[in-house]
Amino acid sequence: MTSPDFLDLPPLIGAGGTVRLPGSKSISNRVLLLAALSSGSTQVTGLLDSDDTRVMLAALHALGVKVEQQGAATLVHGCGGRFPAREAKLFMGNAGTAIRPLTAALALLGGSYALAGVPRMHERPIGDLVDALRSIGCDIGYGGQPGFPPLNIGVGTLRIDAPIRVRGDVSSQFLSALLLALPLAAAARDIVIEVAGTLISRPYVEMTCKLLARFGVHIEHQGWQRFIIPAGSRFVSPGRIAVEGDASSASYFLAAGVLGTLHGQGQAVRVEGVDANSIQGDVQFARVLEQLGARVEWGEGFIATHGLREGRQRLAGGTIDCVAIPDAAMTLAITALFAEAPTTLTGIGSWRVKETDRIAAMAAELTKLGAQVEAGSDWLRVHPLPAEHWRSAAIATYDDHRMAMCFSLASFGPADIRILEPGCVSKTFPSYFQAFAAVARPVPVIAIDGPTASGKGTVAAHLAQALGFHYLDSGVMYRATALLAQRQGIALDDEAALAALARHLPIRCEGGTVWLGPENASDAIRTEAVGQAASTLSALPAVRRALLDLQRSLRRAPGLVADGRDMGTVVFPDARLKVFLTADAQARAERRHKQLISKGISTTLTQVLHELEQRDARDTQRSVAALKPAQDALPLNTSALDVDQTVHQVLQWWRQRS
Ligand SMILES: O=C(O)C1=C[C@@H](OP(=O)(O)O)[C@@H](O)[C@H](O)C1
Ligand SMILES: C=C(OP(=O)(O)O)C(=O)O
Repeated sequence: MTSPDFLDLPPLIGAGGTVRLPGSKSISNRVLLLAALSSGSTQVTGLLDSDDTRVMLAALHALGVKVEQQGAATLVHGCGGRFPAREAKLFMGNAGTAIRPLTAALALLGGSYALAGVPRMHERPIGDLVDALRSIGCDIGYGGQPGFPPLNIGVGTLRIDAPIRVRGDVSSQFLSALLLALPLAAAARDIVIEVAGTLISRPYVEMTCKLLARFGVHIEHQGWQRFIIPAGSRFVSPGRIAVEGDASSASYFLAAGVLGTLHGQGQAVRVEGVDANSIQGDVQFARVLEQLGARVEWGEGFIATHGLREGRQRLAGGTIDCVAIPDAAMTLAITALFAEAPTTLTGIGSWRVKETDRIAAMAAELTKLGAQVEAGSDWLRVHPLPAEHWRSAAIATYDDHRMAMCFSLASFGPADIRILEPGCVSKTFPSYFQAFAAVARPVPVIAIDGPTASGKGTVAAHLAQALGFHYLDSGVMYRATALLAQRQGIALDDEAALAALARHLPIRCEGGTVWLGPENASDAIRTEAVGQAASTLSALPAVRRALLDLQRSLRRAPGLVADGRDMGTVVFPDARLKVFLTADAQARAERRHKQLISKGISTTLTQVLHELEQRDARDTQRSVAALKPAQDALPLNTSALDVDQTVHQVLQWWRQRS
């Protein structure tokens, strides 16, 4: 399946609803490996299906482990501590939770194994784990840069007569890998592991110990520096095991339940599949939100956020030690944009060696949005971003699922957010953007389309005023382009030059006034000649594309009423209400005639009717964005209605939808 190059997110005004979380990546890959190494079969429910678990499953398959799908459950037939295949080439993608424990297990068992991954995997350190394994006689060679994958594993001669030392300050996965694999060598003796340096990401090691216990291996540890795998340890299947929902994936939705209320419109967002009893450290993210002022509900099997506590307008800022929540911490870098004071994340040195250099990536992309960011080797400070400083941006994701997921939350700000290469979420949450869309409440749009002189402009302006919404008269943009083209002598068939002009249109609409740079161009754009030219150039695809971003950029809280010809079909296909206004040609000609006369422009009704019919024909027959109602538009014939009656009808429809 190919994924799109980018995804444009509509600006959001709120969020609300329930998300059933996909399974935890960290638990899924640990359970798969433990079940494979156990004696007996294990029925796993709630397993995550994503790139990282597929990599683990494919590796186990290559190693001769039988895995079957039984309805929603996965049945892993354990091979009793020995993989049937003694040689294999394994592709590890960019899954730290696959390559690290498999390296340890395969090196201890011995064989002829090659482990490689995507290019970024070959930049992620593994030297501390390899050193620890070599110190007990494992045979591991580097296929490229020393200290990094790819790796070649042979048959070593194990000597485990002293504590095994491993560094804990680069990645906790090295220690977890040893804990997950060394029971294979603990039949006859206790094995002691000592951690050198401070252990980061400690909850992941606790998770490792808890899951080992489910598979019959009870690790003893004094503090978090010394671990003992008791002699006689061996993996025994628990028979059945359920994988919790992913607590890191939960962080985006819990944040949405807070940010969604900033416009006064959001509701609770509830994530199902984790709760206070979770074995994942990232549930602490919800505690951090609580500390920062969020209202968090902890239930059985779910956590929900309900905006901010009484009396709070924004999240608090401050310094947050993130050493225990390295993954969910990324979400805090985005919520920080909406906080009342700067937020400093500390203890995030490990970000440098994850899917990308996350400190550099986060700083670069936040800066694109207009944010002020400071960064150090293991910390990041994000300053609140005032509404007027937000800039629309195309966010690069660096093949990092969490960059894509975190930055989706920026769509609660007043800018247009484009997520580049959104498919990278498949590492841990392939359906992320569908799940996000299901709880996101986009800034509402009412699209009013219709032929010339159908009254749509007047009706749309009245509606915007009645609802306190912004108003987009898209026709004005084509007219402004036509006026500038006329003045600059650009021919009406010079599509490229006209599109370039449209792309950088210096237009600003304030109330009924249209500014072109410093000039009040409200009258100049309303002449018949400009109208005719606008109609001609609006048939040019490149011009329409150039104006699309400009039109979409006007979608801002609390809402937008947009009038034009393709508002409901092309510009805002997700508009909450679409109305297609029509009126008989005769009625429209009479209205237009009256308008022109009142402006002192002399013309005849016959002349106006003739021009109007010509314009209708051009608009309905052109090949690009031809005038036609959106499939879900409500038609409204206004021949016999005045403005008030028309507005009344549309407001009635709107209330039914809100
Ligand atoms: O053990 C695990 O499952 C993980 C440990 C953490 O890595 P580090 O220990 O490298 O911080 C975390 O970032 C990663 O997503 C999963
Ligand atoms: C760091 C991560 O992944 P990995 O398991 O590959 O280390 C992550 O998912 O944020």
